[in-house]
Amino acid sequence: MRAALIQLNSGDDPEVNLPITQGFVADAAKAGAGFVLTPEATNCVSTSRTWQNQVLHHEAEDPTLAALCAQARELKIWLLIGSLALKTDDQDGRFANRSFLIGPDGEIIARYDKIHMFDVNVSATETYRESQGFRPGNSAVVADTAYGRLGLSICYDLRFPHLYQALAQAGAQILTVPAAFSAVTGGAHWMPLLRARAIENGCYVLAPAQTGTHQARRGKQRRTFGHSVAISPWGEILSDGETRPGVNVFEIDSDEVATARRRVPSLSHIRPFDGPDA
Ligand SMILES: O=C(O)CNC(=O)[C@H](CS)NC(=O)CCC(=O)C(=O)O
Repeated sequence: MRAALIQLNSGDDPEVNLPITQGFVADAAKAGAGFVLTPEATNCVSTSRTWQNQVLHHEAEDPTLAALCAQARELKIWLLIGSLALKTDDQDGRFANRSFLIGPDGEIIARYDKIHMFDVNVSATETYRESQGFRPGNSAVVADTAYGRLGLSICYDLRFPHLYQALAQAGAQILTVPAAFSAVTGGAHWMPLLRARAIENGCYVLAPAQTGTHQARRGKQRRTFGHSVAISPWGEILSDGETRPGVNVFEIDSDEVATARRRVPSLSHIRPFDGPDA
């Protein structure tokens, strides 16, 4: 079954990003993909909370979400919107970083709020404090599609393997990792972490990514790593989007999950243990 990863270079203006995203989704469907995935922050890559307060919406009024649900229905495709930055009713004014699974009749099948916040100094000059702008989620999510059971995650979640093990133990066959990985950490860590998650859980890993230098009217310009990849349950790279925005098509065969797990049944060998006592 054919699927596609969309690689984006989203800027900080959702009205500019939407038609570009819609164009790639249409291209993916034309290429025969029945399941299409977009990266984290599909609607807005920004470092300015002031700017985000001007351009972001609550989920119920978000134009990107409404338009992409309508497009999924028109094209009759499964669509994972890797994430949207959305306003919430939180007292402290923080946004949600929320992934959406849309079904072929355009309705929202599942939502997932990013659990782990990227509060990291990646170099002397590049620091992130995601938790200042975004409110973390507290719930892991799986959802069934025609392509298999998905386990949802976002970007920095990739560094917390127990989340993926919990998803796999809940029956996930496909782990989604939409991302806006920093260019600095991406070169060192992106590929090995993704392949490890696929191998240790016997799951497909689908990781649509942001790429390049991101246009910003306010705040700092950010650079992301690109290399959207689809990885088989055996750990093979099925497609690599390199560093240009665009569409990458690949095939998913859910039998491959069973085959990989039969060859190395580590998922069924998980045992409880005592200690270590700290
Ligand atoms: O803020 C936005 O616009 C969208 N969200 C992101 O870009 C997030 C939080 S800053 N990025 C990551 O989680 C990168 C993780 C990473 O690079 C690593 O784990 O090394």
